[in-house]
Amino acid sequence: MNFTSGADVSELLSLDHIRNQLIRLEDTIIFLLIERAQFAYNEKIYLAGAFKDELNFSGSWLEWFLFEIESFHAKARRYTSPDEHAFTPLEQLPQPIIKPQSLPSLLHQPAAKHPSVNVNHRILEFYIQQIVPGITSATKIAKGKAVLEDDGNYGSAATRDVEVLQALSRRIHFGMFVSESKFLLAPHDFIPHILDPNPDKLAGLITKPAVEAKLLIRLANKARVYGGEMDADGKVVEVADEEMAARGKIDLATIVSMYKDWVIPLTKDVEVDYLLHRLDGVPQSQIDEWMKGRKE
Ligand SMILES: C=C(O[C@@H]1C=C(C(=O)O)C=C[C@H]1O)C(=O)O
Repeated sequence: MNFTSGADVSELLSLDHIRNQLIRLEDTIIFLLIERAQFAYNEKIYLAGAFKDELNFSGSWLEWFLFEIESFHAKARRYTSPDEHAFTPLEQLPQPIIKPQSLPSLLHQPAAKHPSVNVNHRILEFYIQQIVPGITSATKIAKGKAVLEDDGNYGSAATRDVEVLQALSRRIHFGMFVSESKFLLAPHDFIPHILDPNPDKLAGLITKPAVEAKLLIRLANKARVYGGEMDADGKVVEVADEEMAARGKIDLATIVSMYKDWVIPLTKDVEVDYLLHRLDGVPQSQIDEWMKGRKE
């Protein structure tokens, strides 16, 4: 999110503004997945120790890429921005070489910084186990048996993986801004279920089925267009959905199920975990003030 666009806090925290950011991130994520789908599964890059002779690093090739890329980005103060969350533990990353920007304080810091709100470890797990095999032709038949496809493009594949993971992380952790926006609209609705922690009640308050349903339809349509083909005259070449994966484009079903089964549920987990800590450090007088605003 551009925090220095000149928009004021109320505009930056409006639900419409935040939802527009999430819609724009759909485009980013689809295009980055299309780029990753150009390379084979290359399972070796996800296995810890598979490059132990080449790397002075105990994790996988991808985790090494994350560490090196995030170390460079940390020097450029990337992780001082409230919508950026590193996969590498912050204490392992270098300090910024330039001072942090003075950004508007949009989130309740005790909630935003609570360890339970960072779900990057879960994002990495579902991406490797579910998404990469789904968008690449994970197996092929050679000499009569299924083998995991490996094209040796370990650097290109990991570079694309890091880009997708960073976009997914931004999108899912945007749940904090969504929660802050919804909380400030009706704090009295949320406070009883924070003081007497009730994650299910909080999940019920933040869940908007109509928004989710529209998203999944829009997402399939975008993936069909973005992953489609055009002839030299710019005329759309009709490709059946099931044909797209075979043509090395993108598997529509994987993209939609990624959002339905992973991105949306994880975003809502972030929303609930943020809310559970939204009153951490808040004076009782403020809580009483908010409760006065309760609809009688
Ligand atoms: C992000 C929101 O909160 C929830 C999560 C959504 C998502 O991850 O796309 C959509 C609607 C809500 O269930 C929202 O209300 O816009």
